[in-house]
Amino acid sequence: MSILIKNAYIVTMDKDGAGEIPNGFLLIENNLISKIGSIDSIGDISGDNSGDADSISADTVIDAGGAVLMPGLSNTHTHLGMTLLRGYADDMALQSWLETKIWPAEANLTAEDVYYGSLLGCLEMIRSGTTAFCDMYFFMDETAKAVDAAGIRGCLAYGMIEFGDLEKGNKEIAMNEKLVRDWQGKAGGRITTMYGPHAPNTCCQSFIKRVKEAAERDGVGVHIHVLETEAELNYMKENFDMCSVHHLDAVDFWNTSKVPILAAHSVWMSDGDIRLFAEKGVTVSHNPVSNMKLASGIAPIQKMLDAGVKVTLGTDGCASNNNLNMFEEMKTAALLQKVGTMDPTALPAKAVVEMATVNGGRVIDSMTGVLKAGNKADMILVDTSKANATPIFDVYSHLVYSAAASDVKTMIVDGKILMQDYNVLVMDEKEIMKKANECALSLAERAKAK
Ligand SMILES: O=c1[nH]cnc2c1ncn2[C@@H]1O[C@H](CO)[C@@H](O)[C@H]1O
Ligand SMILES: [Zn+2]
Repeated sequence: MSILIKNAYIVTMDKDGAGEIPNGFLLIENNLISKIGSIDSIGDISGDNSGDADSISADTVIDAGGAVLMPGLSNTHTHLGMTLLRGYADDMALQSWLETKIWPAEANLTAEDVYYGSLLGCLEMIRSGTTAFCDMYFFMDETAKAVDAAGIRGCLAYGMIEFGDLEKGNKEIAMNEKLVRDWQGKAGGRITTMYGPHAPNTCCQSFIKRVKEAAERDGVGVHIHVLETEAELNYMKENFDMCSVHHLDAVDFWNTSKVPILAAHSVWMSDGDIRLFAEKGVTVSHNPVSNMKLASGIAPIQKMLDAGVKVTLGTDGCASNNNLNMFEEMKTAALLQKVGTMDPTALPAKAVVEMATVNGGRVIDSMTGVLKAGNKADMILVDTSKANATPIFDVYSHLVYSAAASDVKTMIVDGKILMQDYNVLVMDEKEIMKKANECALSLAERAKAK
């Protein structure tokens, strides 16, 4: 199976390689990129099967017609099953939002709810250019089945909350172990797994240490919320006389020599915390829209980048965003850093695109996030034949400040076309929206009845 994409403005995100290729072609063989380059340099690439030495032939030829071809976006922090809770509880602070609305609703979740919520999430991601995501939630078998069916890439963790209860902790860890056992490397490698201790104020230190040991034993990463709110920082200081980062450093949690650590939010970071993350090689998932909506604060992202921290981008769940739109997330990330530092040069457009592609890709699959020969074929075409794409002086500026998620017209993941010319090929959209809506309404009814 081979696919040739021609006449594309290729944004490779390859620092050591091609950069941008204005009149480019890209050849996919099976699930890998086998050739990428400039059409001008090779002459005819008609894409027919004539066998002409000058022509590259392929089973399928896509004429990009000048659209931007770029790596798919990686959303490194979300809770896909929560897509059903979009708009369920807004305009609240994190702790009361969780305690009075979200957790009571989640207590009524069924496997079917999470399956349709996850499929709906996959559909929204396909339509908005996200080829890969990191998740932390419950009923993860259902999310895994949805990812398998949708054809995208997912790094799945089971969200463990134990509140210092040893027995609950044992059960939670067993659930995550099962997820790793059952799904690591499945769906042709599109599904990977992590361990997901929820946060330093919902899981105790010794439990998180145990989780880290399990992750190292299994060779998978750890995904955790950290320093999302000032309330968490104050709670940790009052109870442990130090912040979450140092509390976990005391058990060597941030050591990434064996497995990667993905720290979502990381809003209330001191300069010392930032240095520690840089030294240890911790990956941060910055979630600006959720942080603004819950009024959690402004993560010091420019400082983190200056210190050498690996920063990626995520939407968080649909109950606190309220969508999975990574284009919106890119623009918000840039704007928030600027106003937060009162410096318009903070977090420039290209750095944001790097966060959403290269950096995010790396934490999910080291062979994604950059378009180059040998990498996995995960990519999108962004339509530039629109008013909001006229003119384009700088492609990164366009992608961050002007492009819309609805400009994504084609998506390929692992060498398979999931959407072509705005047609989603891998699922029945109307049916999924209908089923997800039914599940959401019924879930809200059950939550109300209790
Ligand atoms: O922004 C957030 N901060 C903390 N917890 C969250 C956030 N968004 C969702 N959850 C919660 O995390 C658990 C997933 O394992 C769920 O309970 C979900 O509601
Ligand atoms: Zn979250």
